Amino acid sequence: MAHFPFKMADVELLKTEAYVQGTWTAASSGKRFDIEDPGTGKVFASCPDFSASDVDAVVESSSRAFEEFRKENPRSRAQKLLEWDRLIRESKDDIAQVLTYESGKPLAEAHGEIEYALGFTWWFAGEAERIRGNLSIPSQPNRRVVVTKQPIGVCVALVPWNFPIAMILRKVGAALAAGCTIIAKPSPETPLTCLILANLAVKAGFAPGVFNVITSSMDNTPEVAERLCKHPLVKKVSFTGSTTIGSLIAKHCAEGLKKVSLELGGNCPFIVFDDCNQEQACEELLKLKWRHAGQACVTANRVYVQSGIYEEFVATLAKRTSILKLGHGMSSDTTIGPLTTKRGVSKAQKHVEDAIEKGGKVIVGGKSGKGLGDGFFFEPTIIRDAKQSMLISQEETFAPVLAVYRFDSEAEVVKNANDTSMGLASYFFTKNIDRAWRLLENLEAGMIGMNTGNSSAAESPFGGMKLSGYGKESGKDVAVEEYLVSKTGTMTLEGHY
Ligand SMILES: O=CCCC(=O)O
Repeated sequence: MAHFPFKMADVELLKTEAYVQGTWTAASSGKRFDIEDPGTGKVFASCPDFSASDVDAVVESSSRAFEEFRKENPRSRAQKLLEWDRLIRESKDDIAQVLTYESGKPLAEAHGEIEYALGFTWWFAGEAERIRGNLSIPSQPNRRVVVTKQPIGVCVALVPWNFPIAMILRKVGAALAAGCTIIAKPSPETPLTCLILANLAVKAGFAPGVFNVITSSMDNTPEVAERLCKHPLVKKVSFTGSTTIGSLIAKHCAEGLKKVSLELGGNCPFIVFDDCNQEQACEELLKLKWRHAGQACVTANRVYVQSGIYEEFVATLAKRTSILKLGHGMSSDTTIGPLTTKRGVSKAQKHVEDAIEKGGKVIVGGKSGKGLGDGFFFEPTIIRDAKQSMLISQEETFAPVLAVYRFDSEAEVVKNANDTSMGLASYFFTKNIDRAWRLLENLEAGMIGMNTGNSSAAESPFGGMKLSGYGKESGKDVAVEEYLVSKTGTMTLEGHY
């Protein structure tokens, strides 16, 4: 048995093989890849390195399982989802530790992610029994038209490393509620929690092949993803990650006309008007921005503050940020953890240097976390006097770097907020109700936070517009719909009608 740097109450929970057709499985090559602790940079586990040649057998397993699972009644699917929910909750202390080691996020945040993620199992258990078709009388009066909904078939979830539990449960929960089988391919950085979820899914009663998990290294991931997307038996792919990779996934899927949903990059604006509740705006911004060290697609990348309160707001922000404690996620006094990847540190550095060159002033942080060992640390950083011409305005930073811009009018800030190819989330804080309605309509984003920095919830549709992708996850009807096909039946009636 592997020796991990943490103690688990249930030592059988964490497996380090892929999970296929009810069996813990190695790659056919026998090769494995390493998993690093971002808080130390040290390898603490490894997983099988699947390649494209391993994919067909996995898809075939999911396809066989689908032939049975599609016939299972919705109440039974709901009961299994609820049991899965219960088992995950029961093991949450163990799961949170593994999540902290693979992602770097502080233990309290790991618990927060599990709580958020369990919203999805709970929600989709309810949705399973509420899938509805409809019946109508068409223009020809001797006919009746019925629309019935059926599970689409074998699905694939390509999942990122920033919220490896929540993103799995958001996709897999919806697929299982719909009656689909699903193959999850977690990110090479964070496969372990996904394997724990598979272990618990079996205990919850899902049959072999209903939920398969394959793991692969950074090198093999592109070919594995391509093979999954192009496999004729795969009918739907759900991807969360960067816009660059998302557009590649869409291309792979286009060939076979696969249904796809894409949750891509953010570069989200956060707008603070003079008339807002400043305490509320500041509090919400701090929670949103420093969540997982700025590595959320919905995080605030660009903060626009109106001139009248700019100095005061920036000073409060700086004061409250400078007390954050950067450290390993398992240390009890850590309030902000490392980045999950080394390349994240380089990108943060590049954005800070570019901002300084273009006239921005670093008022908190600005450097990688020296003195903290070999972990992937970057100080929580605030740059004031930011400008639209900076790199940070054009690209998602995905790091604990916050750029603050000054603005005067509503028209000016709407123009600048929308001046991005992305359209995932936008946030604004104001007490003016007319302005709130205008902003809701004029901001180009799939999710608008109005006097809140958090609109992510199992019961609300999640998804963007523009280059932030398409398709909705979570929320009533829309999320499960992504995993269904509609069939229209038309019947001619004879006799009196
Ligand atoms: O980073 C993407 C997901 C974040 C969320 O679900 O709030």
